[in-house]
Amino acid sequence: MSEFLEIDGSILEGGGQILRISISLSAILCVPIRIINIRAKRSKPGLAAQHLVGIKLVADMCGAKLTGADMGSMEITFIPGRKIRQGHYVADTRTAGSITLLLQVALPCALMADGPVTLDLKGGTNAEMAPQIDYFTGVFMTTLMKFGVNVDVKVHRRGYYPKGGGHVTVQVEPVQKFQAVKLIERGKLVKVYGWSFVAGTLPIKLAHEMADGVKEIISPVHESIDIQIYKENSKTAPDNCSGIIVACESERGCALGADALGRRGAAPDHVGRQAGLALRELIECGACVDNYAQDQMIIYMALAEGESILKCANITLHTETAIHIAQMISKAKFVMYDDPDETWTGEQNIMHCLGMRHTNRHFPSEYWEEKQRET
Ligand SMILES: Nc1ncnc2c1ncn2[C@@H]1O[C@H](COP(=O)(O)OP(=O)(O)OP(=O)(O)O)[C@@H](O)[C@H]1O
Repeated sequence: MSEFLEIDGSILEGGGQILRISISLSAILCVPIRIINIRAKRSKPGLAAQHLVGIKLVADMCGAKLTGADMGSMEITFIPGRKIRQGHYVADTRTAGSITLLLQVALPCALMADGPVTLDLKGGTNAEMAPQIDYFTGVFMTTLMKFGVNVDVKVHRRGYYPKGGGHVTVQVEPVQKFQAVKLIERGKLVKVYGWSFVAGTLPIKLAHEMADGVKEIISPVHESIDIQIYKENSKTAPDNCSGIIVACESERGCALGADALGRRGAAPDHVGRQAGLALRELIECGACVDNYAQDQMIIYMALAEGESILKCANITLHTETAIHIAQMISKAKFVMYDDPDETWTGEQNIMHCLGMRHTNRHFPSEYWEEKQRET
């Protein structure tokens, strides 16, 4: 029998997310893995800069033996070390490769370390097809904190496509366990908010137009919308970029977001409307998490203490993929079903997970008690 659990990177979504969730779970649960057909469904398959840097970062954190990790490689093996070590780690994609996707692979590991971890991450802060850093801090973290974690994020410099060069520091206190999370009833919205920005030489009027686009779509479902409109500081964001992140929070503490980046040839009000429409759909269907948080919550649900339930809009292929991998590597069990609410006419939208109750055996209890006394 092989000493590795074999993961097929071409299944379902067939992209970089398979790699990230597999590596994180392998490091946390000490399961040696071989990943084949990496990103086979992408136009340029194999490891790109962001994936390579992310897996090397986790290998460093847990002292793993990593083979095959080169640019373009379609197969790697990863033999994790015994524990995830506290410390200061630096990772640089040297491209606009997304910092939040580096975090996607490294954060669950840092939370299961034997002491505090600092991650100094360099790359893109606001990239296409990845969470913008502002979504991460202003929306995603609200849901993440419900798993009993706290993370401090500082953005020193913005990095945009194609140059990158952004820099973010993330301070992570480890936890012993992840709490289970149930978000089934969203309740009334208490605020709709967002950020509309330009950077570099782009005129502020673009940010106003993006915000107007959002307001046009959202105001029929929620009257007051608080969007900050600004130009980034040229010292910390010298390159050109524009974008919008729009979010809502409910009386029951659910936070959901949607976003869009400006593109050459796309009218800014259209960019705003695009983000507004995505958020409006979420608001109207009563989801408790947005379409991007769904798949990113799977690893935390799988490891958590007991039963987590999230009400989503329709379950995405990224989410199905993350569930498939989580069930292969961990002992968690997921079930998806339709909302019992009869007014729901969509597809399956409730995710139920019996988490495996993973305990961080290396949790630094003494350090933690000392810290509690200090505060
Ligand atoms: N606009 C967005 N806002 C927030 N999160 C996003 C957004 N777009 C994508 N994501 C998240 O980013 C991740 C992208 O995973 P995916 O496998 O597609 O990317 P990847 O690593 O760049 O690989 P590939 O290039 O193979 O697609 C998913 O977790 C997805 O939910």
